[in-house]
Amino acid sequence: MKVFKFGGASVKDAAGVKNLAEIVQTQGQGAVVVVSAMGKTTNALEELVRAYVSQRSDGMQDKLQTIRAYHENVMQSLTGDFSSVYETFDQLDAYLRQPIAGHYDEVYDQIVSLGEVLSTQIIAAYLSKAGLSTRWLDARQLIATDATFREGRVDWDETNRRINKAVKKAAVTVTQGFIGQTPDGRTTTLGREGSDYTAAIFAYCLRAESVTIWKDVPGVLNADPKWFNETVLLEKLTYQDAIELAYYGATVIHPKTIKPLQNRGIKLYVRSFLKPDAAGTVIGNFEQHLLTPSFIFKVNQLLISLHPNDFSFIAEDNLSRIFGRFAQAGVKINLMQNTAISFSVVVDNNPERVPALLDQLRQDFRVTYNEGLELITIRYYNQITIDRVLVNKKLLLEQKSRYTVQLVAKDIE
Ligand SMILES: Nc1ncnc2c1ncn2[C@@H]1O[C@H](COP(=O)(O)OP(=O)(O)O)[C@@H](O)[C@H]1O
Ligand SMILES: N[C@@H](CC(=O)OP(=O)(O)O)C(=O)O
Repeated sequence: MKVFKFGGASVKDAAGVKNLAEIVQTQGQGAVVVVSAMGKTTNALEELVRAYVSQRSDGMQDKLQTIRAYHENVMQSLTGDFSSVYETFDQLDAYLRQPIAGHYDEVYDQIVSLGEVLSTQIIAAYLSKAGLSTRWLDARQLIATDATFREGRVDWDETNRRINKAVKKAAVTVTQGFIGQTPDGRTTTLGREGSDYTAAIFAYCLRAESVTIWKDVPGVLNADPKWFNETVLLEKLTYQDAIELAYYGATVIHPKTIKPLQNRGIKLYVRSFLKPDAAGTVIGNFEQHLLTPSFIFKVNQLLISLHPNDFSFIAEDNLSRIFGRFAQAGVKINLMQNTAISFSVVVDNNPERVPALLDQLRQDFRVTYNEGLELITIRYYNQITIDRVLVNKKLLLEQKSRYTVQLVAKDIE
């Protein structure tokens, strides 16, 4: 069995859905097809959540209407029985008329998860109409998670049991990425960009022969082509290199995707939905190590420096307090470094989470910070590559290990 994953970019319009159908028909018979929300629907639903929670009914109706019109526009150019899509819109409409129930993150998951439900309902209807024997499965009934809303943690035993019971032989099984459910039936999401992870979960449970992630790029490149002009396709990658690149922020693969696949030796292919016959990248248990330098850029970074109010060392007690605060605030650390009495961390400057974290940290530490920074990671670096990325930039912090260097830098004005 194969698992295919199609992200939002691949199904952003009717032409994308038709292209998906062609790929599935020619290369994915019998596959489990995991699909994300169409285009930028998840962002649009996030805005809808904000309008709902602040009870801005006018903004809410506009946003709902935009999302609805976008999906209707896609359906207009396709054929199929789309009645389930209209039912989902009715459910969303009814939910938004109810008073707010639960904390922000829980409300977020109930609303944002519907992007994947809508896209898969459209795609399954289209595939059926196109003559493929298609089964639509509700991933909320299959991916069992705890109640950590927006970052659900998977209960592997339960998920394994459910997936193996539910997935039956069919020409194609269509299901949603990114979403799951708590034991008491509330929807969760697995973290932004989490559909790749869903594909890996299905593959692990079904002991699939491979996972293919269909992208708008030829495969894994040695840098994001949005930032770099001359990129190189990495044809073969070890699981270790892939997990390192993803961990440091190469957004082409979600970092959680690799572990389940590595654990079962399942190959991961990253291929272009624009050129479905090209080989792309294969990730597996290879001997060879990638030696091509790879570059990962993260912008809008915040360098936070913490100095204990009582001049105590940065040792185990202070560190556990600091890590506890970060975990509680849901802020991930991209880089850290310490001296005797100061601790520096670099994080994404997320306005929803960082201000509250800084307030918490100020209870025990003098806090200073530097905004508007870039975090540049180079795997398999050398001095030439470092000099290249630092042209017209001021270096604030540098951390080197054997294969990887991380540079925190600011544009010189
Ligand atoms: N190392 C890399 N190789 C290829 N693409 C990369 C890399 N790093 C970042 N990207 C970006 O990842 C994008 C694809 O991911 P994304 O837009 O999230 O797709 P999807 O919606 O299909 O999940 C590419 O368009 C590219 O800009
Ligand atoms: N739709 C979700 C999950 C996801 O993985 O999307 P994509 O595959 O388009 O990155 C998101 O945007 O976060």
